[in-house]
Amino acid sequence: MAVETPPSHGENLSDVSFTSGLHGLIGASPAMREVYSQIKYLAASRANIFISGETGTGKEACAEAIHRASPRSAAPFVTVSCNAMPPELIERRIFGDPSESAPTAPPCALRAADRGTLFLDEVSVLPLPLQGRLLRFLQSGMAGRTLVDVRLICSSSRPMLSELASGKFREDLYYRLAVVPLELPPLRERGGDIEALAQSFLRRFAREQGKKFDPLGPDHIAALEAYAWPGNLQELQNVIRRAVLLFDGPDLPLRALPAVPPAPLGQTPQTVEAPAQRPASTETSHEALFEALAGLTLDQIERLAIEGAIQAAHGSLPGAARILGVSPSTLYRKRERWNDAQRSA
Ligand SMILES: Nc1ncnc2c1ncn2[C@@H]1O[C@H](COP(=O)(O)OP(=O)(O)OP(=O)(O)O)[C@@H](O)[C@H]1O
Repeated sequence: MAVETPPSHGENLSDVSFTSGLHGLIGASPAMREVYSQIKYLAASRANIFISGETGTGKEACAEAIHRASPRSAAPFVTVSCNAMPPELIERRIFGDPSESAPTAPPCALRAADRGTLFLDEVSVLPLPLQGRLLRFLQSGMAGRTLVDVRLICSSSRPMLSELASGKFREDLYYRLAVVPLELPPLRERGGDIEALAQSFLRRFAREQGKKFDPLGPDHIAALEAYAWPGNLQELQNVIRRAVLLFDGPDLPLRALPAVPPAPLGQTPQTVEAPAQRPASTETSHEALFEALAGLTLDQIERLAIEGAIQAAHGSLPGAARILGVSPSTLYRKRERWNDAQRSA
């Protein structure tokens, strides 16, 4: 199957505002300008798109930006996270329930996304029988007895070549889904974007919490840029959200940001892996923590705990669910609720 190659960023990007970002995406590094250029090109085409990139690099945000820039933008953008539910629930979510008239049946995502876009997040985890069903949908366009017009955007944070080589993912399906492959760069390769992103997250979370923070200074930025960000933008966002919840302005203490361990001889700090957890300090003792959490609602504390677990599980919802002793679908439902609240805010 032929693979379309989007033009590289030499094309005219004059209508893209890098200060406000493209459809909510922030960043003006060369790597992101290349991505914006591809998004603009892909938005106009009907081809299925496959977005790859490390966990938390913004694959869902990028899929939504493509939808919003496309002629389909007036129709729904529907997301199904394939790693957040057991396979039988995913199947019902994507293809619908045979007893769909039941009031509790989940809506069929393919029909909900008719004329719009269906984003299948972490599609590589779909079991082989479901991959077969997806392939049949691509061949027929039929969701049950209804003919639908859906553009598919899929994503994976796993390297697809090894998934194909090991037979876990069907090659014939992959090449139909990845008519256009798009690779998102990790945060550590986005140069000065870390500063723009961190300042924007700080403004947003401070506003949400009704707190006032001064913009981050050169020391904050140096600390953020020295860190490896294995969880990418998701981790950066979590770090800033937690800092805003735990501290009062106007200055953000440097200890609110991830610490970079001293580099061993011959190694630069940027190549050092992020520590899983910062060592406890007196400020994070039980009393200080209780004091810091005292102003928060139970919902906010729960969200902090869940996001901390997702981060500790390197972005995996099932991993976070194991840490917290709940089912992945519980976390999935909560995340959907936050996303809905964020969209309607
Ligand atoms: N360029 C960007 N500018 C501003 N915010 C961004 C950008 N990219 C992503 N984000 C935000 O970062 C967070 C993580 O992004 P997103 O969920 O799209 O990543 P992902 O790669 O789909 O994650 P996962 O691998 O966990 O599925 C989201 O809150 C998203 O809104």
